[in-house]
Amino acid sequence: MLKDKVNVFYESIIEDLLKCNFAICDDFFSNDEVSALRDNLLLKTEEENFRRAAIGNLFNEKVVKSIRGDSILWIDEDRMDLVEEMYFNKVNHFIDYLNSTCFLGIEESEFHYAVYPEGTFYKRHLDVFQNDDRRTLSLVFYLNQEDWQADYGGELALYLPDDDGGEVCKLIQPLAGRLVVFESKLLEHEVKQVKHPRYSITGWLKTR
Ligand SMILES: O=C(O)CCC(=O)C(=O)O
Ligand SMILES: [Fe+2]
Repeated sequence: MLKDKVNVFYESIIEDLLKCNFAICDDFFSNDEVSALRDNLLLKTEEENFRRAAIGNLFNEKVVKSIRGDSILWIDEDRMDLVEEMYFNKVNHFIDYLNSTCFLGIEESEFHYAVYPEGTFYKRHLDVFQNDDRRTLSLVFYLNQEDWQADYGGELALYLPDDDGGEVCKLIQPLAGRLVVFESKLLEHEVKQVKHPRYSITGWLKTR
């Protein structure tokens, strides 16, 4: 990618990240792309094996329902379908831009579909593991229906420092097509209890 070619769209995400450690972008994918991704997720919930999400990583994982209640399916970049290819084309383009403009040194990424059934949540946490701190940016793309209602709950709560050394909680609704990016090592966050099934693709950009 040419270094001098400024992408205004990406620049506004980067500017927010630098200023607030998080960014919200509502038009990373078109409506058609969002519904194709949602249909894909729904198909896979029937055909493939979503697993109860665990905490920790491969070496120390355990399923603890009182901490998180979502089910996930990792996306395998070597076995992608056409919709996932579209997804990765866009996301990898963004990663290349981040690397060439912000020198983040992102060398790996990992993404999974997530379904939060009614009544589930994910308690406050940080997206890094005790034995692995390579996760640099967390990305969440919401694949809910366009008529998602505020009383469905399921907000992403980001805990941010305020000017007086305290903290504020920013609640973000999981609206169809919304992308939230945040600093994995800095921002504690939680998923509030959902009152309606909640769909997303969550992923992490990692250094080596
Ligand atoms: O779905 C969300 O809004 C956030 C999910 C999350 O925090 C995680 O999977 O680590
Ligand atoms: Fe998280």
